[in-house]
Amino acid sequence: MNTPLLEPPVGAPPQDTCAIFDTNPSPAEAVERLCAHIQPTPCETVPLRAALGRCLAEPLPAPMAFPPFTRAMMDGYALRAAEVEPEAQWHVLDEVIAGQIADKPLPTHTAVRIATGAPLPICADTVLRQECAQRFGQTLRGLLPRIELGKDTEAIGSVTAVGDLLISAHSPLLPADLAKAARHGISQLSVHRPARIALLVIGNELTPAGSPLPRGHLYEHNALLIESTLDQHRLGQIIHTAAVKDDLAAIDQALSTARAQRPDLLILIGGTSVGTHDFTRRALSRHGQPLFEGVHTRPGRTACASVTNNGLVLLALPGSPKAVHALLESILLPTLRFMQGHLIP
Ligand SMILES: Nc1nc2c(c(=O)[nH]1)N[C@H]1C(S)=C(S)[C@@H](COP(=O)(O)OP(=O)(O)OC[C@H]3O[C@@H](n4cnc5c(N)ncnc54)[C@H](O)[C@@H]3O)O[C@H]1N2
Ligand code: MOO
Repeated sequence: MNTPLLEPPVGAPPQDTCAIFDTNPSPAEAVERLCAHIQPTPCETVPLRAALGRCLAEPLPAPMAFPPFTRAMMDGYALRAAEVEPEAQWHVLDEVIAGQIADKPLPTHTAVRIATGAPLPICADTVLRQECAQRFGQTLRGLLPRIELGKDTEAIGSVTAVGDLLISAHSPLLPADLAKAARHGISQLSVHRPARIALLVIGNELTPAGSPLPRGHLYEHNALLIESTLDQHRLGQIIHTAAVKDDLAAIDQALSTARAQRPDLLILIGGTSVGTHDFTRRALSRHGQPLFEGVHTRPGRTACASVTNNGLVLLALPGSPKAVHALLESILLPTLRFMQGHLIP
């Protein structure tokens, strides 16, 4: 016998409805909403190597000229270009190697043996490469009919003048930027500090890799994906992680504990859907005002976010590892880049 269908009670909402996720913001709009509630992290002064991948908040001007003296760029003889002509000869006075100074002015028709990188003596303006000359004792005979003024030298300040822009703000520092800072005598930089992230991983079925796998369980791997992506891009550090059961009170409590660590951003993974044991949305609404209730994207459409009354953004990603992977690229990395002072296009 068929069970008669029950009439729904008047005024009661239907059960098992779900949010219309597709009316939600695009990933780019979601990033804008998140960033409207997030400040870039404060700056800290760190040694050059620790600044790799981080951003300056202010453009860096050159504190000194480079090169700091006019120098030879080839091994040969420092002399006056105007004296170079067919059959020209010079008396070789001295030798100057890198790190030494030839501070006596050079008399006419004299030359100084000079090493690549050594400072040019006063009154010398050019280097005649050794392969373009013949040396007999202290006498030097040139093999060129003429030479360009300044040939094979680099003038003081010709690469960088004092005050020139050395490194721009708001883009991640590359090894070449750090080397440029060191070349100008800078040993530390003021850069945005890494974002401090708290991570809650939600799900009854999750077991850490390395433990026996109970029936019906999966090995947890979203946290590692997020943590190692942050490491790879030097975009932040996880300051707090917790594994939380599918239980509203447990998630609520875990959110309070994580908030007490004062993170710059709190990320939750899992439980974002509309099933009877998905509590992430309800927990978020207890802790803040919604920024978005879903994102117009697949995979990842059940992502949602809130902001607490003291301005902490709570970002919940779907548990599906495919969705986490996609949202890392489209939402999380752009948001973290903004937090660490990158210029957002
Ligand atoms: N009735 C509807 N159901 C669902 C909808 C919908 O619109 N209506 N959307 C689906 C979509 S799309 C997604 S995505 C999921 C998101 O759900 P949750 O955020 O609640 O994800 P979970 O149920 O927690 O997990 C999904 C899947 O991924 C596994 N998982 C979870 N966390 C981890 C982890 N840390 N490491 C490895 N694997 C993890 C979990 O075991 C599940 O298999 O909702 C759909 N449902
Ligand atoms: O939003 Mo889901 O599978 O599309 O991640």
